[in-house]
Amino acid sequence: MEGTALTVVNSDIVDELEADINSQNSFDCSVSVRNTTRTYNRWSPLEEGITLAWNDVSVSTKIKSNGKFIHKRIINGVSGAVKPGTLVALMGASGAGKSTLMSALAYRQSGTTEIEGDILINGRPIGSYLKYLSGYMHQEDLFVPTLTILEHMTVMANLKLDRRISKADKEKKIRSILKDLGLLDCLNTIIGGIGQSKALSGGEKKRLAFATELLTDPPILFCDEPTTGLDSYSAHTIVTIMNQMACCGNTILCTIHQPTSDIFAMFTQLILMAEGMIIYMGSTAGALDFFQTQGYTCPSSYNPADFLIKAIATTPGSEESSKQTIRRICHHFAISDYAKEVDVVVQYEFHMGRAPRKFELRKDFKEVFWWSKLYWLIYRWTLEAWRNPSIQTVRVLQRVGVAVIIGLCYLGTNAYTQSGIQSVEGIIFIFVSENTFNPMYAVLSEFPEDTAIFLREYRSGLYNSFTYYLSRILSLLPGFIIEPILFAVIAYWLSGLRPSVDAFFYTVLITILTANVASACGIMFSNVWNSVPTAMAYLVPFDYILMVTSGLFIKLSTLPSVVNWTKYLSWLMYAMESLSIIQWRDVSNITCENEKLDLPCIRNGTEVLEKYDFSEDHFVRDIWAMIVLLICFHTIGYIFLWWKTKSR
Ligand SMILES: Nc1ncnc2c1ncn2[C@@H]1O[C@H](COP(=O)(O)OP(=O)(O)OP(=O)(O)O)[C@@H](O)[C@H]1O
Repeated sequence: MEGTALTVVNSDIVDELEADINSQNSFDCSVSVRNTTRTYNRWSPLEEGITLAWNDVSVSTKIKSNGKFIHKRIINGVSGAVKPGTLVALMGASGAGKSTLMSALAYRQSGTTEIEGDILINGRPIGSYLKYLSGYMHQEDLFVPTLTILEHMTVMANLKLDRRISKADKEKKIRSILKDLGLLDCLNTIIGGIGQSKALSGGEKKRLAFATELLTDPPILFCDEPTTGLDSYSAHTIVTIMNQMACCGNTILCTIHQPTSDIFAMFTQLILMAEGMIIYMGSTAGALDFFQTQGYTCPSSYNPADFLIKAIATTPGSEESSKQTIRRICHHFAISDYAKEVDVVVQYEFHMGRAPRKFELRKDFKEVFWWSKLYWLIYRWTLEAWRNPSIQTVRVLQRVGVAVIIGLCYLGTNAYTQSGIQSVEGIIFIFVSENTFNPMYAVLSEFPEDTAIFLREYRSGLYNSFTYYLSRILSLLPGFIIEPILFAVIAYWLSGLRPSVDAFFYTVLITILTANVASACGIMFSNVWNSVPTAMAYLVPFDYILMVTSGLFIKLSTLPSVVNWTKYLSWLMYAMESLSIIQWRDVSNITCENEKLDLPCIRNGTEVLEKYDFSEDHFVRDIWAMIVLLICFHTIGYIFLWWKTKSR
């Protein structure tokens, strides 16, 4: 009796909870409801929803074994179909190939992956156009951590949505999605990174990733483990929304681990995978019947999802017999009515797909202009930089501190004396080195840190590699203009360099150029190796070449011929020479305090320049050489970034 009463109470609580979730999270599909009746005489996935069909698909990847590249097959000749209005659970043990199959179906495979077989969207082979039709929620959440939820969604809306949608409509859409996902209360919360105290919880991040994919209202949505790491309430919320989206005529494919019974029951279709093969595909209810025919009966008290995974799991110690069992069930499935049902849909899609048809892909969609994407990316990276006090404040304070110290050390320098020559060249070297090594090392982590976000967004078709590269360097540019100016303003006037506005102006210009060439060099190194420690390992020996060829430590004309050419790569040399020219040009009155001691004296600026193997005639050459180096470093850096998009 007590047990029955308890069950009644529990089921009441469950009903109440579900009603609560449904009332809070009712997905509004009035804007995007799709008629799921296929006409086959036109190609209109936006109106008719998406039927995804694949036939004999195999996926392999290149791996290195014993120093040689070999092909590793992950997916073995699978076929299947998913119709509009279906919420599909893609399940299987870890390593079964779920994510690999899903990324192949979504046309988001990595550069090292090879796909054989045919995959069709409403009868048309998949291609890059799929980025306009699909959303892809990845297993790992990747965000720019310093942005708030609202900022993240605003940037994404401005990158993804039709350019004709007004700002107000975008805001309305963002708020409506965030409301559906219960994120409206933390609109202005910083997303946060690992180990940050003021950050979104794991569940909130998952919901934010889901919200990002809902922005474009895609007719097909791929979700890789959207509920992993979530509490059962949050997991229920997400799957409820997916279910409602499916009811609106969308196609949703979702890999999922250990769903609770009620979550599992919300899926309309199940694809079970093991060892890169499809072991069952059909209705969720039919799975238990099929497995019963194979000798696996699910106890009534058991979670069906757990039961199915357990039935096809590889038992440690008896891997071979587990594999044989999987192959046996696979074989039985292939000749079952369930497989025939799927096969009919696949064949129909492939047959109809061969017929000529009119394509109507997004004729009414206007993509955001590239310069608008550039603007929003610069906005995002600039926010990231300014929100990171450890980088900005410390860097500015460090610059000011060094400038004041240097200025005070050289305070009252009388340049036009024999000892003053050394002081002036010393100050110039500090100007150049401070504006070389600081920016060069500061940028080393900029690109490697964001590679994962970049590659993901690039593959989603949000922007191209050039727009990303340009946005990155333009967002860094203000720092590399303001910091050298700050340094020069303090250090120049304190240290008693040539007191002329012209000389100061040119010094500031060359200092800015130096900082930008140095940062370009750092960016190039970090893109070539894409790892801060490796880039640093190569950069340190390069620093020595730069230092030696600056002209201060060795007479440049005495460099051995084997290394003589390195000076032409050294912007330290160009910067030292041009800044020295600014200080010594037209100087004719250097005091010779050593005269009484009968020591040699330098009498004018030309002699000073000759002492360091510099020439007044080289001023314009030096500036151009630095501009050429700047362009070359950025070009090489960009080529390596572009290469990454092809090779990963
Ligand atoms: N790029 C790759 N190089 C080498 N092996 C890979 C690569 N990608 C996937 N694999 C291997 O392919 C198999 C399937 O991987 P996949 O990520 O698709 O599994 P999964 O079913 O999604 O697992 P999980 O549920 O743990 O995410 C795994 O054994 C994995 O190690």
